[in-house]
Amino acid sequence: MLFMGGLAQDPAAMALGAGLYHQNPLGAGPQGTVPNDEALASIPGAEMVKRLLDQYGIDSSLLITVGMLLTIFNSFTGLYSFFLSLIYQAMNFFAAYFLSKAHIRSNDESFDYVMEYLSRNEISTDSRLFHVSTQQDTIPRKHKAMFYDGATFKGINRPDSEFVQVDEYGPKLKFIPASAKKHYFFFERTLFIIERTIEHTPTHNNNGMGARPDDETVDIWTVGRNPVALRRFLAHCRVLFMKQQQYKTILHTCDTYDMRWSASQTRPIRSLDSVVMTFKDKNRLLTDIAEYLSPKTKAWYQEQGLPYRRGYLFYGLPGTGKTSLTTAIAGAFNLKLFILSLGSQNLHDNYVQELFMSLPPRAIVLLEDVDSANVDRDYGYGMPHDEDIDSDDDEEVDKVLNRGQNNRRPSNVSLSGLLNAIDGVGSQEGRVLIMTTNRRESLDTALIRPGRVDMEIEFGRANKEVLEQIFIQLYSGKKQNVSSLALEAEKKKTEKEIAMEATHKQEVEELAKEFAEVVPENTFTPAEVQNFLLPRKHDPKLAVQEIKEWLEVQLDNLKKAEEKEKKKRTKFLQRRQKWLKQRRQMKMLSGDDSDDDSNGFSEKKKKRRSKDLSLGDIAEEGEESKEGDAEIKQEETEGEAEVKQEETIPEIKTENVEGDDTKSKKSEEGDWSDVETSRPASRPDETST
Ligand SMILES: Nc1ncnc2c1ncn2[C@@H]1O[C@H](COP(=O)(O)OP(=O)(O)OP(=O)(O)O)[C@@H](O)[C@H]1O
Repeated sequence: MLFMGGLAQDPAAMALGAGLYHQNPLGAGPQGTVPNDEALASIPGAEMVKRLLDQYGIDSSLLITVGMLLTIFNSFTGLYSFFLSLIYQAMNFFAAYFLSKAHIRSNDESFDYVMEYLSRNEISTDSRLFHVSTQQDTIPRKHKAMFYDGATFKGINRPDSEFVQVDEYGPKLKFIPASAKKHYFFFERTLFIIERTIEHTPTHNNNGMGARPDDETVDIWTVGRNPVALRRFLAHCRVLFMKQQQYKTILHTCDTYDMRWSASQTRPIRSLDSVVMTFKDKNRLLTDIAEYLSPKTKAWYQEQGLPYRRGYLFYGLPGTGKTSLTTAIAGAFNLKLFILSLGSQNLHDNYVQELFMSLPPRAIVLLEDVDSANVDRDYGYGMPHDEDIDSDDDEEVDKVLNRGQNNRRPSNVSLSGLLNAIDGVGSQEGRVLIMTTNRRESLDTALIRPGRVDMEIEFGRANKEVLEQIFIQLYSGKKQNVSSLALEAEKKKTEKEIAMEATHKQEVEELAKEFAEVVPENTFTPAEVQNFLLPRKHDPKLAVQEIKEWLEVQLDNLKKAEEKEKKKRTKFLQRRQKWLKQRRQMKMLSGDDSDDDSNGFSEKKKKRRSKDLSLGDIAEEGEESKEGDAEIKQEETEGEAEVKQEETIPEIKTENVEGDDTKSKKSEEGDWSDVETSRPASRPDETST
């Protein structure tokens, strides 16, 4: 049977062999075989080959010998593959009944546990085929973190990492067993087999957006029907990983390929000390988070039947520490950080909901730039809405003007989509939501109502307290992440050295006061101040010496920027007046003598305000509006006079020139598509919820 199995692989050889020995069954092998012409004749083509060989004077019995050798060879290969498949089947049988197996995909965190083990264990160095990496995602250090002990935030020295992956020259090499090959190793005297497999995936997703990294899986086997050894091994990997991670903050971002969370980065924990802000705000915020995360609070929420969620809004200028504080909070409270920027064009409502639903129970979600999304009413760029145009309020004017500064494309996430994601039924409980924005005023009130945002923190320019703290922070020599070597050195300090340090500290504090006296309060962001100090980081005295010179330049720049802003404001006022005038003229031309301007404004005002007012309030408001309308009219007249006086300012080009009926009408009817700015065809307040 085996022999025939081999023959079956080569029909020509089989025919040759069978045909040759057909007439001579007693022939034991090639030696004992006599070529038989009749037999040859029975093989198609053999006669021709024989004639050809004869023609060249080659013995035709050679053909028979070759045929026999082929037959034997095939028999052996057949035998070989048969045994191979037998072994394979036996192994499968063995694996199915006598091995335990764990299958892990790379999109699960447990994959990282195993990788952590592989990258630091004997298996990697013994393996003859491995990947080498210098990628250093962690520099484990002795970390001094802030913990809330119920009353205050205390610094606690965490134990040293067991596995220091750097030496004095930098990151050490990492060896990871190569993929597509089985590797064998022992753990707790049990044999384990591990195999990594890389699954190549298509380059683009359904939306044609973004390249997806290849998926990877790991299979781990161990001998025995009882999977306990395997579980113990995985638990061990997890502990190793967690030990390593406690010195880091894991940042998860949205994978642009299939819109799911992926751990994109790990960073050494940033201490809360390193983010400078007023003590009052910091303490208020941290106390609130600590309270929220305590198990007692969770139980209380459950008892009350309230959704266990907490939301914060960090707003203020860029470079004031909103993101830095969020990262520090994640480190201090040992929470995973999930970052989502609503400005991303790939993001849609359903993705945001899925992402929120797939959050782990204890995590921080950082929703960056909530103002950049299509969740605010104003995605026109600088052109006033008619409901804003009637505004006589300085703040309202600023609001409209600021729109022009945000020339980002609105995202595809709608307000209702975002609200659903934040606190819809499927939204994960236990998470801390932190939203950041540079333009709080442009956010819809629904987004920041209590329940969604429980606390707001404003991040402003540096006041005296913050200026001093930034200085001390940089020059005191106090390290945020202390290495074990540094701690050793710390212990060995002589009394003289300790005394010198104390003097230095005192000196720095005095210089910090001097520095904070010179720098005007609430004028520069912490990032700007840091930017000045960093090139002088080794010399606090030099920083104090050079600050005046720096200030001269900076203040001059600020003055210029202010003047520019003023001009912009005047231009806006001109444009507003022109628009009002055109509208009035249009009404007159069309013979509409109703006092539509004021009525229109009153209605819009009412509509806008009604969002926040009860019905009773609106009735009262109606009365107020009448007075308001009179005021608006008055202001229009004054505005026109004002514009006439502003002769020094060049007139702004508006397409909606006087007498251009078509365009004015379009504006009246809401078609803004060919008006000077890139205002969208549909009016934002029509689409918002
Ligand atoms: N309050 C602060 N304390 C310490 N460092 C700060 C502070 N504010 C800003 N920085 C420094 O300035 C840089 C930018 O800070 P960060 O990204 O936290 O600002 P942001 O307010 O989140 O800005 P954006 O609104 O642009 O996101 C960082 O390097 C950070 O260290």
